[in-house]
Amino acid sequence: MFQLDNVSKYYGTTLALEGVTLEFPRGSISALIGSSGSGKSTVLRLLLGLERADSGVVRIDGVPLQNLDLLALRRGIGYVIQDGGLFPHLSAYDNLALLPQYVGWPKTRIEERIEILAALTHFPRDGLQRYPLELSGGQRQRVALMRALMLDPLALLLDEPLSALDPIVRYELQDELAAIFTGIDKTVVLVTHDLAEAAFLAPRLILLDAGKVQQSGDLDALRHTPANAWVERFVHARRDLTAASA
Ligand SMILES: Nc1ncnc2c1ncn2[C@@H]1O[C@H](COP(=O)(O)OP(=O)(O)OP(=O)(O)O)[C@@H](O)[C@H]1O
Repeated sequence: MFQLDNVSKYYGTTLALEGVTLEFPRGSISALIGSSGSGKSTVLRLLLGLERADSGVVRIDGVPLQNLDLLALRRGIGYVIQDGGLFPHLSAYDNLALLPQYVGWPKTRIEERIEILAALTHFPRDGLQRYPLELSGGQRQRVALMRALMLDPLALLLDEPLSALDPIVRYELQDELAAIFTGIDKTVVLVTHDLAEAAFLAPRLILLDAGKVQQSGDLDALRHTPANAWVERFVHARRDLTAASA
């Protein structure tokens, strides 16, 4: 569904992506992982047409992005960012209803869709009238996920959706995301720093460093046949509790 063909992207003089070629087939679930500043968010922003490639081509279903109606494209892609990106002056319900109202859905259809998504994300009904600041971080991310799914998009792009949450809520939401991903048949691209989270949620892992794809494959491939010394370091750069208490 999404294709980056030899894509490079600069911000001013900063090279964010260098000659990146990637494919995300329809219905696939992939995780982009890598160090801070490695270009992960830039990949998502290019797929949404929020940034333009300086060279190379981004294609959606084979069509170069510059030939597409970007507003229509974005309506077909759900996008969740780290802090949820909810409008603070609107209740959870109104955040969810905004886009469907804009595209002309009647009230009953909006209410039915919110009902389905609240059940899917285990969001409490009495939270719908609250403002984002009156919700917990986990509840806010549930609303952000619901909002991304409102128009039943073909794809879901998630940029560090769980990184601001405490470990217990994060663990719970990882389980819920896994259940949601298997039930919705959408192309999913998840950005995370966390290798365990990536491997739990996505069968295909893509490791980026310094704007380049270092390796892609499943966890076994990264662990047992790392493409280079950086991949090996990334995979092993975690401390277990035994070492911490020694
Ligand atoms: N709007 C911008 N203006 C200038 N430089 C930018 C901009 N956005 C990103 N960059 C730079 O481009 C590079 C890639 O950034 P990007 O946000 O894609 O990385 P990332 O892997 O998602 O990082 P993180 O994990 O920290 O979110 C970094 O060096 C970053 O500082």
